[in-house]
Amino acid sequence: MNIRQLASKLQEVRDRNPLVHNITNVVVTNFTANGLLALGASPVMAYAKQEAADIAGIAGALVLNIGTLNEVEVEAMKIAGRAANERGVPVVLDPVGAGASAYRTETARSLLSAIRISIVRGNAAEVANLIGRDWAIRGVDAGATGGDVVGLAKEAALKLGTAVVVSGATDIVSDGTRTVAVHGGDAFLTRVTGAGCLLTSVIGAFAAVCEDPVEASVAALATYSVAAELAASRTREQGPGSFQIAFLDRLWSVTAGDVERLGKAEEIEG
Ligand SMILES: Nc1ncnc2c1ncn2[C@@H]1O[C@H](COP(=O)(O)OP(=O)(O)OP(=O)(O)O)[C@@H](O)[C@H]1O
Ligand SMILES: Cc1ncsc1CCO
Ligand SMILES: [Mg+2]
Repeated sequence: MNIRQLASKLQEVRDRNPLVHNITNVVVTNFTANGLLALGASPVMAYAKQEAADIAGIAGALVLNIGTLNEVEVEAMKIAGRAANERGVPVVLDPVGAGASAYRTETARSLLSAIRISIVRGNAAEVANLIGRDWAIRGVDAGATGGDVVGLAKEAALKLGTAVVVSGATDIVSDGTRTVAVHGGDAFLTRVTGAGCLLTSVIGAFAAVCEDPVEASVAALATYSVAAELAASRTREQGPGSFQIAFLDRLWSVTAGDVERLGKAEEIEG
């Protein structure tokens, strides 16, 4: 994987300013919109079933996030997803809390069967539970880490027929054939709510400008990790509140050159 080439995708996001349609949760809505704007994409949140197809059909990417799901919203997700599929708009799924309740697990699975999804991004527990593997989860946060996340990402990609991003201290991307690890980032990301949700939407922004889901994911992850490292180095003494603001600032100012220089993508397979 040529990180040098992939870093240029960041500039493409900024040049093309893709519209990212998010049907996401109430906790992270504002942070997600601000993060996408800072990066150089154009967010829209649209939940009504009467407009879901229209908006998804003109978007560069559709991001579905079940963080605070309910029946009405899930129906809108399916309508948006089908419209996106018809128009060739990539769909990214964040199965927030899959495994924490049967409703979340079943909803994530039903979205995967109703819609052609390009990329699934979750923490290890969510991805494991989605494919029926037992993995500790508490609420929306991954439980104990240290399992075989590379094997998990690969198995999930093969089972789900999508690219899969398993986030954590090291992020893993796999489509079942190609597997890439992206190191770096900062643990401050786990102290800001919605860091995972915004990551999923950032992957959506890259998917809008990059057809290959593995490459789009690696470019997004490298950008995100480098921005987090730059933000953390300035706010270590303050804490998560200052980090959150600094992180938005770094999503704005991080350059393709920074990502090329500081990004740590490692091809494991393929
Ligand atoms: N220990 C860590 N060190 C560095 N970066 C981390 C660590 N844990 C997670 N991250 C980063 O935090 C971001 C969010 O990943 P995480 O796995 O925490 O998602 P999540 O559980 O879905 O988060 P949320 O539900 O709060 O949105 C990713 O960019 C990931 O690389
Ligand atoms: C805290 C929380 N609860 C449901 S969604 C969410 C945001 C992080 O996923
Ligand atoms: Mg999450």
